[in-house]
Amino acid sequence: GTNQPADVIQQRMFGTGCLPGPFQFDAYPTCVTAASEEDVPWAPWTSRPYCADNTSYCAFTNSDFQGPNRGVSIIDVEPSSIENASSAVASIAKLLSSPASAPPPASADESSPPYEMRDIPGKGKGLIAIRTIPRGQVFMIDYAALVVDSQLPGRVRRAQGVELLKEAIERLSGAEEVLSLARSSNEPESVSVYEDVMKTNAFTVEITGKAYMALFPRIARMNHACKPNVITRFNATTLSNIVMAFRDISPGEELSISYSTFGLPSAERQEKLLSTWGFKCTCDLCSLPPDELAVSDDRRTKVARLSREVINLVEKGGAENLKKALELYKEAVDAVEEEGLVPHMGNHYQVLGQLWAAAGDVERGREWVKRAKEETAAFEKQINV
Ligand SMILES: C[S@@+](CC[C@H](N)C(=O)[O-])C[C@H]1O[C@@H](n2cnc3c(N)ncnc32)[C@H](O)[C@@H]1O
Repeated sequence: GTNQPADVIQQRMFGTGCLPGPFQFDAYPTCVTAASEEDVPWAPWTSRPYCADNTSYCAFTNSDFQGPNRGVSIIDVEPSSIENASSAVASIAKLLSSPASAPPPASADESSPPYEMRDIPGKGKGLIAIRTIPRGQVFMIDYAALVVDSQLPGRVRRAQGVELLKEAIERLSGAEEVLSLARSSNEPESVSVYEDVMKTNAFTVEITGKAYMALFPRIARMNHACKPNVITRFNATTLSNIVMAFRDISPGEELSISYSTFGLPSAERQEKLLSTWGFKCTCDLCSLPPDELAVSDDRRTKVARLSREVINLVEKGGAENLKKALELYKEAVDAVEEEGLVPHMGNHYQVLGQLWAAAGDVERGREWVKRAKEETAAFEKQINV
């Protein structure tokens, strides 16, 4: 913007997140009242990057990304040059410098979302559908507010990591919403609110071939289910996740995503969720009576075993092995369908088609590939890209 009163710009750029920076004698104050882009020597960041002493890590913030009460911060090693294409910092800087060049990932009518946030017994808050959401419909698009190098915890002292997180979060115009995601109860005092926000809400994403922990404030309100009714799809170029219904969702149902490896039997997934996320899962599937849970576990174990066998057989090759692989794969696909493990069967039908073609029955292969295309198209017809 040009010629706006400094206080208006100050408010827009820094919201409530402008805190005194670290004690330093050199040039730039942490809070600036720049009148234009040219006056910001660290553009596209809206404040001077905060760098932790004796580490190569800095927090880079653009407090305007995606409008007021949002913004994005990246904690990463400083790129040697902004041209360094393999750096997420450079890639995000590019996105911020020319946002118009990145097309919107999809559209979702967000004026009246089909869900609202409510208290969920035993799980804190969660999102509940207030209208029917048809399978495949994109009903939310969420942008990363925090992106943190997954290696950070192992590479800096804890106090420095917390300081980087604190600066990264406090400088966002949406700092308040991000901080509200911290667990309110029974956390040992030794865990800071900044660490807790990351630990209980961030997901792993890949940007320019490197692993990051990313926080999506709206998605973060969805609880985990081992048989979720919602899936997300990340776009590293726009830092966005499109969120869509895995199956038809009725009003009153809680929206759920999977935080963990898909398809694991109950004991394994419970252990994994406890060790990585720190909670005991009380989703619908985990709360089934033991005999029903055993049926689900058997199916999941069977799918895993059959998949391994199919891969082995296909690797060995030969007409006999391929035929056997086809039989086992069909069995696996039936179990996948019964267990409701995928949003649509397109990918599985595609594999079946390829297996038939490889086994010499090209006609049958074509039929499966055609069915695969129909399944995929039917699921994705709701996405308006
Ligand atoms: C990403 S947050 C989800 C939103 C959170 N309930 C809130 O109030 O903001 C993850 C936290 O929600 C709770 N949670 C999520 N899924 C759960 C589940 N299936 N069973 C029990 N607790 C769950 C856990 O406390 C977990 O640390």
